[in-house]
Amino acid sequence: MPDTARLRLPAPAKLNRMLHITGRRGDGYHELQTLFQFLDHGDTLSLAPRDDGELRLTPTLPGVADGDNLILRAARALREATGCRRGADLHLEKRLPMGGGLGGGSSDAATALLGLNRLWGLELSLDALAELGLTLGADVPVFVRGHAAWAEGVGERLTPVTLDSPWFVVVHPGVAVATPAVFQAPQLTRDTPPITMARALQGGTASWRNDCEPTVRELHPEIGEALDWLRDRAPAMLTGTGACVFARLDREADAQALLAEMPSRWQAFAARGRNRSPLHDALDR
Ligand SMILES: C[C@](O)(CO)[C@H](O)COP(=O)(O)OP(=O)(O)OC[C@H]1O[C@@H](n2ccc(N)nc2=O)[C@H](O)[C@@H]1O
Ligand SMILES: Nc1ncnc2c1ncn2[C@@H]1O[C@H](COP(=O)(O)OP(=O)(O)OP(=O)(O)O)[C@@H](O)[C@H]1O
Repeated sequence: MPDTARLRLPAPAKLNRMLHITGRRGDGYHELQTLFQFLDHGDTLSLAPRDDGELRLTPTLPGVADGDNLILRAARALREATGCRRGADLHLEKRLPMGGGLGGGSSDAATALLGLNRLWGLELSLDALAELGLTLGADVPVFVRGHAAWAEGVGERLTPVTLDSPWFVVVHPGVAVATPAVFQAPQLTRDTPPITMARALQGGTASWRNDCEPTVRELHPEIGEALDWLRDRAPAMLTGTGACVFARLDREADAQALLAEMPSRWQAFAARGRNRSPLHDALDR
């Protein structure tokens, strides 16, 4: 196969720069208001066409049956929606911790949708791909659209925004958070009054918080410890339902200094905030 047919695309992480829970729907899902921003750090997905119609993904992820892998689910959803019968070899370089609140699985799915759309010459619009993505997970549409966004509903009603793009130090405190356990916790507050996007943006970083934090601290004291450690040094928050927490820094050197000081029991990395997804930058090149 010609090498030009091969694609190697980023699947970046996201941060929830703030997250409010404003209600609970009849189906148990929660109504959120959140600001999504991308990082220039994430997984990488390589894609190449196959002539035999097979979909193959390497490697297998620990704890995820291949049939459940969001990359293969995205590929199948795309074939069903379009009637396309083509196959692909997919290879994932996984860097993002699973269940970390960084949206890794959702981002992988979005990269698979946009990458295969290109590889197979399907020419589906971003609107169509975002709609398909929403059937795979609430966080998939923002990765498909590729712009930092104010999100409402369960995260699917998106308005593009431009946020400050500082450096972040992202810390994984080494515990796994089950998102459903956080959303099912009786003590979780679900009654933050809805605000306008303008008010959220005017308030700025000093006013931003994550409504999941008190519950996540109770369920996982290690995450509270990491937050307290970071907050002694820089403004810090929880992303999604955790486990990752992040500190905001103005300069790369400050981020590197913070990393150097970090207790070795935590995994951490430094990355820059991005208002345009690195996936979309790569597809434009
Ligand atoms: C909290 C966020 O991280 C914000 O970006 C995401 O909305 C979570 O997205 P996710 O990890 O992809 O979660 P999903 O796989 O969609 O949902 C896992 C479970 O969390 C609960 N859930 C999730 C999202 C939401 N808005 N309300 C919920 O109640 C549901 O019980 C759901 O079964
Ligand atoms: N390609 C994939 N990469 C990661 N997780 C996957 C993938 N496919 C399926 N999953 C499943 O999805 C779960 C959530 O993974 P993900 O990395 O998206 O979590 P997350 O960072 O907490 O996301 P969010 O911020 O949306 O809560 C994993 O625990 C895993 O069981």
